[in-house]
Amino acid sequence: MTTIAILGAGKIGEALLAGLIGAGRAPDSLMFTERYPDRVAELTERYGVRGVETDEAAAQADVLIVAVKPQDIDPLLQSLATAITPGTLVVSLCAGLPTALYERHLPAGTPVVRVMPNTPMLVGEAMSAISAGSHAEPAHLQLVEDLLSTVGKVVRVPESQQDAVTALSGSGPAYFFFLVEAMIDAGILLGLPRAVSTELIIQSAVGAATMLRDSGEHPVTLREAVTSPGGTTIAAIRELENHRVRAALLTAIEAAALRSAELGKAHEPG
Ligand SMILES: NC(=O)C1=CN([C@@H]2O[C@H](COP(=O)(O)OP(=O)(O)OC[C@H]3O[C@@H](n4cnc5c(N)ncnc54)[C@H](OP(=O)(O)O)[C@@H]3O)[C@@H](O)[C@H]2O)C=CC1
Ligand SMILES: O=C(O)[C@@H]1CCC=N1
Repeated sequence: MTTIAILGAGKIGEALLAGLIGAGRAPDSLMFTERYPDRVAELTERYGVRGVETDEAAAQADVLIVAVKPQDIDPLLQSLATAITPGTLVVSLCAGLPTALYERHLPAGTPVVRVMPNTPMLVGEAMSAISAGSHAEPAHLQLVEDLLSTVGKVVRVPESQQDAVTALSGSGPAYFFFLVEAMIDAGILLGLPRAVSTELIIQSAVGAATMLRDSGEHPVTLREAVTSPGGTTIAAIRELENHRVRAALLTAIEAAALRSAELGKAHEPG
């Protein structure tokens, strides 16, 4: 079985670890690196997976999955440049960082695949978009697609679209959590107990998401079916439009894409 090392097991690295184990992957085919011994011990206890040093991961793993913050990439690339076994597949989960950055620092010909996943990976419901670097063969892309398909959906996109993907599905779960949080507070404003408000909103979110996924209907059709003439929903929709929530979402998601591009530009040569 392919041996996989996750370099940096924070939020998304742990989500991947948990998702892969939840999908039935053997813990002894996985390893991870982390900065602090306490975090290594915590993850090993939770998942039964070995924590190793970067050199050991680079020497032993067939696939190295980079999941550190973009701001932490430089020292990691320096370590990998000398430690990596030639031909090892490098998979980057990092927002903004282009495959060209890895290709500049790692031995010539290193295959790199850029991925933008999201945290629902933790529960096998990730949305991941993958793009090949210039030395990644179709077999490398297929391997990454097969791996990530065990923890959710996968699409292939040109690398030029990865900043937009990051803004949409990479950050996307946070927008939904934000919305849910605000809607629960609205229940509190209306005098409901917090537990009741939370249950009402979470189940409504799950129900709406399931309809969006399974019905094949356009979101407009689904929303119109809730919006009775002269009723309650249209009174709320009028306020959402008055407060320019639609425009705010367009601007917010555009800001996320610009930030992703900025994170990449910070690592351009010269
Ligand atoms: N969170 C998300 O929803 C998503 C994140 N991503 C991308 O994933 C990457 C990680 O994000 P996230 O998980 O949120 O961030 P975290 O800070 O939670 O995780 C990064 C982890 O890597 C550790 N680390 C840093 N440098 C090293 C190193 N050299 N060796 C080993 N471990 C190291 C960090 O330790 P320390 O805490 O000590 O710094 C931290 O635990 C980012 O590039 C982000 O763009 C992509 C999609 C979604
Ligand atoms: O906020 C971030 O930068 C990362 C990338 C996508 C989701 N979280």
